[in-house]
This record gives sequence, structure tokens and C-alpha cells, in this order.
Amino acid sequence: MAGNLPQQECKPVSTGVDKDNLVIPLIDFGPFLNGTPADKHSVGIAVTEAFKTSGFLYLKNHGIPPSVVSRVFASSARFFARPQAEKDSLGWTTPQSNRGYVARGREKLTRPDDKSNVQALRSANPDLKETMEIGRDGVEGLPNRWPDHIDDEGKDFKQVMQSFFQTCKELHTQVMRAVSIGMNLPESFFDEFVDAGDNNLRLLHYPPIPRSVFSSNPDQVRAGEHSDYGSLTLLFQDARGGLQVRSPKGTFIDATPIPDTIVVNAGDLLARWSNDTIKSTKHRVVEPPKPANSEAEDSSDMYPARYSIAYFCNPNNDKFIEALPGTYGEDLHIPKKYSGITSGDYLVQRLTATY
Ligand SMILES: O=C(O)CCC(=O)C(=O)O
Ligand SMILES: [Fe+2]
Repeated sequence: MAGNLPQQECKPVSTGVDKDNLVIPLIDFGPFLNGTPADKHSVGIAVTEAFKTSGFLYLKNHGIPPSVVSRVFASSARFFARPQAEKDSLGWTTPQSNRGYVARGREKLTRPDDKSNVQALRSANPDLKETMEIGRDGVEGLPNRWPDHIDDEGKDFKQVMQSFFQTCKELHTQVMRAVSIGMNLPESFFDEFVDAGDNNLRLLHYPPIPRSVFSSNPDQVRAGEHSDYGSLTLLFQDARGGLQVRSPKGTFIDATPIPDTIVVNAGDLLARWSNDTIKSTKHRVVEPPKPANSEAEDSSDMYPARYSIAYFCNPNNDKFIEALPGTYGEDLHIPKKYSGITSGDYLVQRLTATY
């Protein structure tokens, strides 16, 4: 034993958020990517525990360099600054494709039980955002809506986003390996379920908005309360703030941006796959929080723009998703809560209810 150091060797977890029984840990993923089997094990347990309790975690040392993330944010901002007609020419078409530009107010996030109400909700409090949806490239019949025919900037956008898509796909695989370990499954258990990369890269832009829009309507939000649909979401947020996560008490708690981290949350399909041992937690985006101690701050009538990037990870479209081993059984006195479903069918069902 070398002095007192060993106790500090692998301490992968600290606290990101802790309020109203909502604990979102900040997990150091470095020891998972580069550490010993024991390090991997403790990170795997921490990641899985977070998904089983809050459904959310912050990940640091995740292996994606800040310069790469900045480049994607910059490219996204330049895309949204294009003339509206150009963006509209790249419009989203169908849930099956789920690719292309989505103008403000088109997607209204709702709980599944609200389905019949989508139209009414959409016109009452439309989401204050526009998005660009990018799917796995090269799928026959489902082309991405790249702006590469418009100009050089469009070509650059395509290249930046294609590369980032692959980078995030690899991180999805790694986080699922951590979940495997935490669920007492072989580390590579999920590999064959996620190797296709049937994921969705969503660029989000919440335009600048007068403060009065929020003060005159207490129900107005930037993005409505929802849970995500797939396995995991990797969420990159700028420094603006506004993301909130629902606590067990039913309150919404700020998931304050932490530089160079990724917010990772479990989606509905992973919750279902885990027989509800993992939680897919509701979240939303509201006006930025008031700064703690700034008086001069409030002089502007406008909230500045907010940008975020959500990488929605999914099992391969053709995979049949049913309760994971160890989450049900007579010995546990836990039945399978859901029938099996093909990943692609599940996601198209969910998207159909939203647009
Ligand atoms: O913009 C954000 O921070 C969150 C976006 C989000 O939750 C989503 O698009 O599903
Ligand atoms: Fe979300």
C-alpha cells in the first residue's frame, strides 16, 4: 500500500444536482474509458444507479473534446442563421424518416396520454424552438436533408455533423457497456443491439425572446414537458440554462449547465427494456433562471438565444426489445410488464403521436 492514496483512486461520482429528492450525479467517465476492470465496474454501477433513481446524470471526461463540441455548436448556429426559405426547403417530412428542418411550433411535446390533444396544445403554447434532425446517413429511401447543394458552408455543415454523429454513436456504445455492467450482464451485451447507429442528432435553437412572453403567460415554456423515446439521450447545452428535470415531488428542478459535461438521460424504450427498473424522467426547457445576485442584468427586454444539441440514441431499428435478463422472473416475483416490440416500430409510433 502506498501511503493514504488508494482511497482516492477511483471516486467517479460527485453531485451535480440535489434538490427535492432529485439527485443528478456528476460521473467521471474517464475511469470507464481508460481504467482498470475495477474502475470500470464502479463507474458501471454509478451510471446504472443514476438511471435507476433520477434517470439523469452529468458525464465528464467522456472523451469528446470541447473543441469538437464547440465546432458543432458554431456550425449549428450558422445553419439556423440561414434565410427561412432555405431552411424550409430542407423540411422534415415523415416520422419514418425523421430527418430535416422543423420550424417553430411544429413539434409539440406531450405526454403519451395527451395524444388526442396535440393540436389544441400546439396552438395554445407552441414550443419556442426550431430544430434540425439528422439521422443515420446513407439509409436507402431516407435521405438526410443536407444543405450541401446550397453553398460551401452547407458542405462543411454536412461534414461536421456526419463526423459528430459517429463520435456520439461510439459514446452511446460505451455508456451502454457501463449499463450492462451495472445490470450484471456481460459488458458487450448491448453491442449487437446498438451497432447500426439508428440514432438521431437533433440541433436545437431557441431564438431570442421577449421576457414578456413568459411573464404574460405562466404556461409558456421553450420546450414542453416530455420524456425522450429511445435508449439514451446525450444532451449538450450551452451556458444559458433553462433545462429542468422533474423531481419525485413533482417539482421542476434546474439542471444547471456544467461546462464540458454531457447530460445523459434514459429514454422510454430503455425504461421499458429494463422492465421499469430504469427511469425515463420528464424534463422541459423554460426561460433562463434569474441570476442569483445581479441587479443590472434585467435591463434587457429580451432573453438571448439558447442552443443545445440532443443526440437521441436508439437500439437498432430491427431489434426486438423485451425485458432484460435479471429484471423479471418467478424467483424475483416480478412479471414482465410489457410485451416485446421492435425498436423501429416503437419509435415511429411515438413520433407519429408528436408531429
Ligand atoms: O434543449 C434542451 O436542453 C432539451 C431538449 C430536449 O429535451 C429534447 O429535445 O428532447
Ligand atoms: Fe428531451
